[in-house]
Amino acid sequence: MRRLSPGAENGVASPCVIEPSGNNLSANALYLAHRVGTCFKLRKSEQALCEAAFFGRQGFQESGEPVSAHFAAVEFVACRRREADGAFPLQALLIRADMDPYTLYTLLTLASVGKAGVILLVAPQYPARITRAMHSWALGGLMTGMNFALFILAGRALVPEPVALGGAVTLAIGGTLLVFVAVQELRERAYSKFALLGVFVLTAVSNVYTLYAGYDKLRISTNSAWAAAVFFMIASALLRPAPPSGRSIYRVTGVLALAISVVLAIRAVNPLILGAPIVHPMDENWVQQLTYSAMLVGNVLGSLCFGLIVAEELNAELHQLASFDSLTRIYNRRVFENLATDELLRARSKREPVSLLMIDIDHFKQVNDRHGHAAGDAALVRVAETMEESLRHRDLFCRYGGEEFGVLLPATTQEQAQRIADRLRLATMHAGFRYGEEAISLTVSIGVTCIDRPPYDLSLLKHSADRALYHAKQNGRNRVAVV
Ligand SMILES: Nc1nc2c(ncn2[C@@H]2O[C@H](COP(=O)(O)OP(=O)(O)OP(=O)(O)O)[C@@H](O)[C@H]2O)c(=O)[nH]1
Repeated sequence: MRRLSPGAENGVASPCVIEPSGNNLSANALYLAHRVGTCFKLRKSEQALCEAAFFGRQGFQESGEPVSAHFAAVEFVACRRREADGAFPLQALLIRADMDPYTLYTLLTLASVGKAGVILLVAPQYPARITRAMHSWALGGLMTGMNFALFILAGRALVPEPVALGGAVTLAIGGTLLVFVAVQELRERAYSKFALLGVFVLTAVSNVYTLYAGYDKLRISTNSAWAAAVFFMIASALLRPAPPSGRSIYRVTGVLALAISVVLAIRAVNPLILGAPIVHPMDENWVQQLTYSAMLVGNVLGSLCFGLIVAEELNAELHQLASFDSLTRIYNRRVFENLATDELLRARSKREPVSLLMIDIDHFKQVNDRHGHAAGDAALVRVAETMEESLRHRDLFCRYGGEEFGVLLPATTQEQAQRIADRLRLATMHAGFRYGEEAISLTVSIGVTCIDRPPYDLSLLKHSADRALYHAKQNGRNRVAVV
């Protein structure tokens, strides 16, 4: 008879004794899982129990009462639970899930590779800017996954431990840098590839040096400091400058990145200030556990947040497409008419005057014919820019279609509108457009109308402005006419 103390390793009283007899299906399954070399790495006590059950042995309580292997297995689970109660959250999670760190790493590797695969698969169907960001994100996920895979290989003695330690951290930092790139690409901001490559190379070099010299504390501190800095960069990119209103997902993700950065900073100063020993990734102390908990939670929440950011960006892109003219980037006619109708309602309640300008570029067909269609497009963009610079923030400006623009001027009398129209005309005439080497002379004709009493009706206003524009054209162009 062999005495087995399943909880003894953990200071828990021995619940049962095992000896040959009986059999049990769940214990068999566990044992077979263990034998086929899966990632389920059983503790010695569990292994003995499973072996006992598999080879048909029977358990006895300390009182001498026989128990089935199933009962013994239940006792083991109870022992693990008692062990979990006193453990740090992540460790407790692993114990309750009957997982060892290698199992966790295997699952994280599979999750990272799977996540990258899914992102790469769907990325091409998104707009180019979002696709680029998704590629960077997926590549970052893959690198992070490879980092966990190195730990598994080291655990199975397939890769020398120093190589795994240094390589894993370098890959993790590289993956995190790519997350930063993804955020910058989404927000259409520039970043220096060389600076990021420099951080990556420095991480690799500092790891080789500290591993070679055996400076374990320094290695852990510098690696944690690098990682904290990169997460801080991600947080800043997400939070600053203030994200566009309604995009709270940027704020949530930024705060998450900031929290991870703080945890990593604690780990960086730990060997100097707190003194909790960390030499090996599997060390079980609170700083290490806090770091892994943050990385695990950050990985899951970060993926969710990135998905929501992509959805948000797609929404913004669709809104942009539906609301703005693709060439000049000012409002299209549909949105202009909706906003103008709202503005007229507001003006009616306040009894304020509202003016409308209809603007048409003179002899634009000749611009196309002489300089080509691309030059015509460039001229349209420049005219829109010139006028936008001369207008107030609350004025509504749109491309009505072709080479025709509309401007709604809230709280503006006819005289004021006429002066504004003349300013726009002169600004266009003196703007001095060039297309390549060629100078293009452009003028505009403008029809002005104003309404200061009911009915505040957009189609009436538009009709009057069109008539005024017709007069301006008839009277020789490059002029302002009022109706
Ligand atoms: N390049 C370019 N040309 C455009 C665009 N939209 C409309 N046009 C051109 O604008 C020209 C407008 O010509 P017309 O309506 O005859 O007017 P115009 O030549 O400006 O003459 P007036 O308005 O009478 O002074 C046409 O040749 C259109 O092809 C555009 O998006 N890009």
